[in-house]
Amino acid sequence: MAKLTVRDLDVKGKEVLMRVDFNVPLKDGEITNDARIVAALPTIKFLLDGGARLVLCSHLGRPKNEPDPAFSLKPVAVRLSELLGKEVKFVPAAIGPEAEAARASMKDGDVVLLENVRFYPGEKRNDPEFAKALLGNATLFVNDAFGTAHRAHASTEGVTHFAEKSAMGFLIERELEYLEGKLENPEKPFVVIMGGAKVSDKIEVLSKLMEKADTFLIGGAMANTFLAAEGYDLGASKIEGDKLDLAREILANAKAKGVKFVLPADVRVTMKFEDGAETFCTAPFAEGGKVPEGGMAIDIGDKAIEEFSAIIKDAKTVLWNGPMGVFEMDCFAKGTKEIAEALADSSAISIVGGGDSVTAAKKFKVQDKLSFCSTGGGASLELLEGKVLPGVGALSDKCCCCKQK
Ligand SMILES: Nc1ncnc2c1ncn2[C@@H]1O[C@H](COP(=O)(O)OP(=O)(O)OP(=O)(O)O)[C@@H](O)[C@H]1O
Ligand SMILES: O=C(O)[C@H](O)COP(=O)(O)O
Ligand SMILES: [Mg+2]
Repeated sequence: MAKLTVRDLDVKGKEVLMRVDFNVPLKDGEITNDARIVAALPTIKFLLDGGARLVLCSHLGRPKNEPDPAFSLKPVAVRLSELLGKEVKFVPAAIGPEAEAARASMKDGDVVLLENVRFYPGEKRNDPEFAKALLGNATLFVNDAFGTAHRAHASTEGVTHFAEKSAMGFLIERELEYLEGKLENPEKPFVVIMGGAKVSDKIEVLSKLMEKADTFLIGGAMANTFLAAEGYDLGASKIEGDKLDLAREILANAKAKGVKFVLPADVRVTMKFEDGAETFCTAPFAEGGKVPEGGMAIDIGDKAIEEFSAIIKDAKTVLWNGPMGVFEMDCFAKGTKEIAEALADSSAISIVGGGDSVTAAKKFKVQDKLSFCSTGGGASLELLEGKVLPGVGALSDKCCCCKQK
């Protein structure tokens, strides 16, 4: 059933809790890509213009369920304030007396940003008490955090059980419209490129995606786990040791289904994880290549870049989530840059999803040549799987009796 959207709410004079995904990349306290903040602006402006008293909440990174200044949303409040051209009061707590006082003093058209919801153990546990406290006196809830809509957490799912009405914002609406439309029956060959660092989060999704995709190109830390599962020597690379059996299962599954599952033929190695470090490519693994002792696979190798690019050239649809290497440092960025460029040059429908992947697309100036940049990485993959995202499924159904207008 269709879900309520912000257009269906009468927000004038009401306190509205809005979940956004302000999980933006930070370097030395500076935001390196504000795309996720910019993407939330239409809904924020719409609610403020409608006279709401707007309380924004988000997570940032993966703190250990307790306050950690490295994951504070304070710099985000500053940036949001600049983008909106109006004061955004930052509240250094998400619940409790300080948050309550700040919320009680709001006037219509005011906006505050609460501190990182993941500073509280109740968030990821989806604890009803935490959800209730977070909702506070707000009766309306708006979710526009597409990037986190695949998580059933207190601020995405839990709060909907206590709000009178829960609606989606324009960002979620736009993402669903595009992604559901393009990914339900993707034009073939359909290539999924996966990389990045969240291996255990995303490895399970791979088997399910085999029903839809013809080819998988695997890079980043994700590839290390598969290469290790194949028995190759990966030195000191980032590997998820407890996922090796699962990786083998996925490889066998792909073979049985006739799905092309392409691991990097070679990898780029560094002996030191630092900016400006020297790197070299291994020989192809099939020819006895290996990562030397103490070395780290930090990017896909030159032969892998060549093979991946050729496959991208012939694709009709490509979904890319997860950088091919640690692209944040120029010395480890070649694979991600060249794959981004191959995608930009291809005539395929190209969808890039994920906070860091979109940051990479922007860094390598290919963003405008892609068909769609999604703010969600894991979320877009789960959508492709055909799942109802918990943050969307929990919103109020649209029906004549629950419409306010
Ligand atoms: N070989 C590697 N070793 C270690 N880290 C890697 C490697 N390759 C990529 N990474 C890191 O992966 C991170 C991004 O992974 P991530 O899975 O978060 O992608 P994403 O596009 O942000 O998706 P999501 O939105 O789901 O988080 C980057 O910060 C990058 O440095
Ligand atoms: O960057 C993301 O994919 C979202 O913000 C969700 O973050 P998470 O994977 O830490 O839940
Ligand atoms: Mg990320």
